[in-house]
Amino acid sequence: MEAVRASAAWVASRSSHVKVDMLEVEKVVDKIQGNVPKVEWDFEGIHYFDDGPLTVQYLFVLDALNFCFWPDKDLSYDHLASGLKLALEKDKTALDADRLQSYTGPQLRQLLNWPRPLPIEEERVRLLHEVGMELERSFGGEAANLVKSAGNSAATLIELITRHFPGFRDHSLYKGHQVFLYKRAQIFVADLWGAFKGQNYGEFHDIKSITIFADYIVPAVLRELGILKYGSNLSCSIDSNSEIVPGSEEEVEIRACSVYAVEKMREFINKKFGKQLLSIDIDLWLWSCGVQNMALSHHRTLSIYY
Ligand SMILES: Nc1nc2c(c(CN[C@H]3C=C[C@H](O)[C@@H]3O)cn2[C@@H]2O[C@H](COP(=O)(O)O)[C@@H](O)[C@H]2O)c(=O)[nH]1
Repeated sequence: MEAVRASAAWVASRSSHVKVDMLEVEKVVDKIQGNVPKVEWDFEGIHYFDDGPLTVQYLFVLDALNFCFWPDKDLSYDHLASGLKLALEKDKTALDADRLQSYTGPQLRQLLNWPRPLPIEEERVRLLHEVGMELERSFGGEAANLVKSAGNSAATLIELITRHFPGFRDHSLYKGHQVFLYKRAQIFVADLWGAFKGQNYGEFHDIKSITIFADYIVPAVLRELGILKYGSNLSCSIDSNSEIVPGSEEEVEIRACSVYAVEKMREFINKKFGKQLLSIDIDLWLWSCGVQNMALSHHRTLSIYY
């Protein structure tokens, strides 16, 4: 994940719409005395888990569709996670590779028990087909085989996912440079690690290489904490719920500066308090704060990546 870390730092050093306020990073770290509150994976109790390969299939499909809920004000990540869980509990074959390749938009809605079209529904369907097809072609239809072939390395798994599944190639161009954020590929690794508690399909010797997952919730929390400072035009756009164009400098800066800020937070915690924290743990803490604060305004970008 060096590419994510390095390209996020590259953007942060040239950023003009978003600034990372290092003093505030230090203040936040001091305030919590280097102790990031521990948030349990699945603190919401909404995910499918059976300790076996079907859980891996579930998490992979979940993270293939884990993006852009905000255009429907009643829809959230929870609906996706619990909808897929219910679907699997009703029918264990619902996420089989051949089934994934044949879902239509209305069938996906039905699977998730959602009464109207999902945001960017055609893309969600296309991505489901892509996942089903490539799992079948290269991994015997099972996401568990994809995970096994990574040999307990998070970095290798992310490389495999982004090589085989174009929908997971979350990258942009910024001032002529390619910037990698790989939000959904990284969150899949984190979900395996969290669900299987670092064992079995969740055992990765290099889990510390993962960064945070640059979505639309964590940046809003970092802004609220004073760690991210937005220029006045960007502030106005976000506070008035205007859409931010995907791939725009503003959008890339928001996401990359969020990754960079949390890496700095980790460094401060290590330097001052001698603790080696994982970005995953900081991410889940920040994200859980964000989803519980309904008043937080977040940036709105139509994207399949987050
Ligand atoms: N950075 C980060 N972003 C995350 C998650 C998760 C869920 N992780 C699960 C794993 C274990 C836990 O128990 C969680 O349930 C979703 N998201 C993103 O949030 C947005 C959805 O927001 P809203 O519209 O309000 O539902 C959307 O971009 C989605 O992709 C996370 O952990 N970190």
